[in-house]
Amino acid sequence: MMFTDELQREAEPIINAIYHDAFIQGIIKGDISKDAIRHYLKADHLYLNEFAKIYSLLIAKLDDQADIRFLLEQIDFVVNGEVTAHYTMADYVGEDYTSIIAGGEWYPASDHYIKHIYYNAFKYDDASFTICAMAPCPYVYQQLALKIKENHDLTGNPLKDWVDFYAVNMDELMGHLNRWVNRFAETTTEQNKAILRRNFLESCVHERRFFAMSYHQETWDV
Ligand SMILES: Cc1ncc(CN)c(N)n1
Repeated sequence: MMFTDELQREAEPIINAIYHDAFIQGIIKGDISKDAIRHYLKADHLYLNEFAKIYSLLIAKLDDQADIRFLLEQIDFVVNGEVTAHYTMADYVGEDYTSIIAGGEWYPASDHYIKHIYYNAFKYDDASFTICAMAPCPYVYQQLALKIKENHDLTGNPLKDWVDFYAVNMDELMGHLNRWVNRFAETTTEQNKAILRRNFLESCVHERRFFAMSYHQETWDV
């Protein structure tokens, strides 16, 4: 079993919990509150901006041209591609996307998640530590989308396109991230593998908290 297969198996209970939480159940029913979606979009727009910037930090750690090209493509996807999924949600809210995201902040759970990834980018020379903290971003959404589609016919659901986006767009990215992490895991120490594992699983928990934060529209009490 490859190292990333182990990580993904260990993440299963967390992903199942996210699936049953109120945010995803609201997506499935197509009746999630518009306030929850607004809050999610405000937070996620900023989260994705930071995600793209962190990819750019990793480029400086790389020598392999294929890896550099891959990160450049990912920056483009995060900045220009994923907004399509956001537009589906803005249509659901019935308001202009730019107006919805105005005034967003790094709300508590998203703040914690973003800083978790930055910490790894600045602490470790090898990009794999950060990649392990970033991989749940595509992985958790892909798994949720596939599970939703397996269990539900979303015909007529106003958020169907959001689910479809993550069901079809993540395969190549996950393949690349898995190969990257497995290559590093094969030659590194058990101690480093424990950090990689922890980074991956913590980010899965961050994903859960991000949805809960959006559902409850959490902000800073300051
Ligand atoms: C917080 C978060 N995690 C994951 C994704 C999916 N790339 C996202 N848009 N936002």
